[in-house]
Amino acid sequence: MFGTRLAVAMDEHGPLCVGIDPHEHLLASWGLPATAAGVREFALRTVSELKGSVAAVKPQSAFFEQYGSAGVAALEETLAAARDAGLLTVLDIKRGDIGSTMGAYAKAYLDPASALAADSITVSPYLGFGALEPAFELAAAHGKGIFVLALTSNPEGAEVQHAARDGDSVAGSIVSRVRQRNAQALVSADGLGPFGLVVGATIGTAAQDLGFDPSDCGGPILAPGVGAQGAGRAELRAVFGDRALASGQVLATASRAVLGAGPEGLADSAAALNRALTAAD
Ligand SMILES: O=C(O)c1cc(=O)[nH]c(=O)n1[C@@H]1O[C@H](COP(=O)(O)O)[C@@H](O)[C@H]1O
Repeated sequence: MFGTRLAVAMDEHGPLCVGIDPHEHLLASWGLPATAAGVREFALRTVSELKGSVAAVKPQSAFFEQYGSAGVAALEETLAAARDAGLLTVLDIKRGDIGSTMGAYAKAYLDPASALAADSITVSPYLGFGALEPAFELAAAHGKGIFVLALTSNPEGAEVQHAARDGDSVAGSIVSRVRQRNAQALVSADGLGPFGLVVGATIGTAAQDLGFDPSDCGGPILAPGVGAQGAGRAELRAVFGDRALASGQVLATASRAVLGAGPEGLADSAAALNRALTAAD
């Protein structure tokens, strides 16, 4: 099951996930063209440099999709290379659609028969949490994981995610629904469930202010915003508290801050960030 595999990988390698976001300026600094071939080289090199040093990588689909079918083929190769390298994958696609269409997205990204299948994906619950059901079902059937956007790292997210009805915020209700989904997956009480949240490392006390604790979801928490968006260990502590950080529930993810070190510096940069995120205070 995904939660268990992720817990083992984080225990071995630390809490850092490296995002594979081949921005044009990064391609240029790596001496690569802004083409599908450049993105392919960038992503495959990232995977080979990070093999054995991080728990997971998070390819961001849009950076591949923008180059059309050749870019999508590069994403397929990247996912296969990560699998061969023993790196867990979080495919960042942020999909969410009406249930019948969601079933097709789920097949694309969670069915092992698909070349785009990853170990886990990011999904958006803003067409209604229940619309995501086909993705939960397929993930459960194949031992995959799902990260549901709850409190995103960008400031604009608050207008939707902080909205409240009958005293419960949108984000808070997502935490409850993910907890229920983990309970249905028959997760043992002390294990990490396969279904998690995305909660930005940049959100400060937003969760407390809204009256919930993201760590109650019973699964992993993907925390973007580390590095380029300004968050480090202090910000992670402010959002999640020492208990959640120590429990290995938080998978902190950084893209530009690590990728900017260039291909030769990538592994050292990831190791330094992993150390910084776990350093005693
Ligand atoms: O789901 C995500 O990964 C995500 C959610 C969120 O709330 N904020 C966020 O930045 N992300 C993604 O995390 C990555 C952050 O990249 P850096 O800011 O370069 O570390 C990008 O791929 C974003 O799309």
